[in-house]
Amino acid sequence: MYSVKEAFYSLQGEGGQAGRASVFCRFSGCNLWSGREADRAAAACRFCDTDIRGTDGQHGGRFDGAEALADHLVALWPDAPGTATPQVIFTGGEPLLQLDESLIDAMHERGFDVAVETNGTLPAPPGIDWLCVSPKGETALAQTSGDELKLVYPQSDAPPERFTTLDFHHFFLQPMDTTAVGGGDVTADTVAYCLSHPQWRLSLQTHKITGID
Ligand SMILES: C[S@@+](CC[C@H](N)C(=O)[O-])C[C@H]1O[C@@H](n2cnc3c(N)ncnc32)[C@H](O)[C@@H]1O
Ligand SMILES: Nc1nc2[nH]cc(C(=O)O)c2c(=O)[nH]1
Ligand code: SF4
Ligand SMILES: [Mg+2]
Repeated sequence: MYSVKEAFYSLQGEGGQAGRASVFCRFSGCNLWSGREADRAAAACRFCDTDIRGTDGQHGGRFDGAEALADHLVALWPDAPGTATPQVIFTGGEPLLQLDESLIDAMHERGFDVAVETNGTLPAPPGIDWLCVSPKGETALAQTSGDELKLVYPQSDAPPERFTTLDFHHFFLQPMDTTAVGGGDVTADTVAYCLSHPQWRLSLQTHKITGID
């Protein structure tokens, strides 16, 4: 049984695949925060910008098996001309609490590339086409390789220097959206860090800038 908060069709807003049309599958629940505001200050991850509880979002629900969920997600891809390879982005919540090989296989059988957004605390199953790891505070990484490491910046307990030698193809710094935690705009600080540490590239949350989701 898979629990899905919401599923929707949009453009990948962040990281090295920004701009690519994708079906998003947002799994419910996370191992670093309950999703309750009352628990935020004591959580291992305290700046989450997402509602991760329940299954009541658009196209959310509980799905009995990989085939049923895969069919549900494929139906969100438009019947459109062209040769683009469809992509599903499994996110959450923490997708690696639920994503398994049978769901990855079911999406591949339907012609989709499989991308994942994870906090890196759980090992990833094989077969993922684009793995994005986004470390959180002091949490230990179980997943130390992948396509991109996308660090939300700044985190006093997760400085970029800790991650520079890990086995990733791309290193992104993404300014923290401080709306939920009551802070200012940290974009200029993030730009300054990238300018002085060129290993890191800037990732903006373009879906928020454009207002697409
Ligand atoms: C909501 S998380 C879900 C996936 C997974 N649990 C994770 O943390 O990577 C999706 C992406 O949003 C990023 N994110 C979450 N809160 C953010 C914030 N306040 N500002 C910027 N990025 C944020 C995460 O770091 C992650 O890359
Ligand atoms: N458009 C869009 N792009 C995204 N990339 C990662 C997201 C996420 O919440 O995991 C996200 C999201 O929520 N919306
Ligand atoms: S690990 Fe991801 S889903 Fe969990 S609370 Fe942090 S940002 Fe949100
Ligand atoms: Mg998001």
